[in-house]
Amino acid sequence: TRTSRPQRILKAVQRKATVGDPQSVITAIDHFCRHREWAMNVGDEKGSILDSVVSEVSPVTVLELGTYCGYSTVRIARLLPPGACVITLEFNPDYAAIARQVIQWSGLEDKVQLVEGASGDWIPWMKEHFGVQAFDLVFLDHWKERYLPDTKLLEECGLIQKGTVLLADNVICPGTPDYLEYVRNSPRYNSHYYRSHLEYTKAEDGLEKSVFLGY
Ligand SMILES: Cc1ncnc2c1ncn2[C@@H]1O[C@H](/C=C/CNC(=O)c2cc(-c3ccc(F)cc3)cc(O)c2O)C[C@H]1O
Ligand SMILES: [Mg+2]
Repeated sequence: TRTSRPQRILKAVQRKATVGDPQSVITAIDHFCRHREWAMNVGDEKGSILDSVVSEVSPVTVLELGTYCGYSTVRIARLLPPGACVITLEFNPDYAAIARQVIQWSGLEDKVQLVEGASGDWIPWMKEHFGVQAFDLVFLDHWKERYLPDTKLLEECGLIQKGTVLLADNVICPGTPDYLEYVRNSPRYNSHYYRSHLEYTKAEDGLEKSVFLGY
């Protein structure tokens, strides 16, 4: 049977990228998705904004919701200092299998904990299972209707504390209206919209950065 798009993305990485060189993995995926087949990676333009937020926060523990092929996992992990790590949740086993190989090709497996499962099932276990106190940075890029319930769940589980930064992809396209309304109107968040474009296209999209101000 035909290969899947994630499998074709992995092939492009194995053909064009250098093992142990995260930037070459990012470049290979962006080239493939711009010139061969579009895919829902955060992409190069929004990826640069993600990079600047990661550098500014210099997080020790990062949570990523929605690994897909691991493109943004690699973007985040390549900027983390020794001892810092990103826990990334992916409930599709085929995507998780591809992402593991992409992360391995980039040589960043020591900075990444890929967990196969649904965010709603795993968030309550983060403290106990991974010894996480609170997340310094959360990158939301999974199902758009899960952004708000998972944010509330993270709050309830004490995994969001004063200073935690939430960075949400696709707040315009496909859009996350209930999440946006929540973080922009809540007195407990300071929100900023980074205007950009939907990956590999001219359509508008952007990232919303929301800093938790504490209770
Ligand atoms: C609840 C939960 N737990 C764990 N993993 C979860 C999960 N919900 C989804 N996931 C996993 O994240 C990934 C899903 C991401 C959803 N992202 C999207 O649907 C998405 C869609 C578009 C888009 C824009 C315009 C168009 F015309 C078409 C598509 C662009 C993007 O950047 C996206 O992230 C893969 C999935 O298995
Ligand atoms: Mg996205």
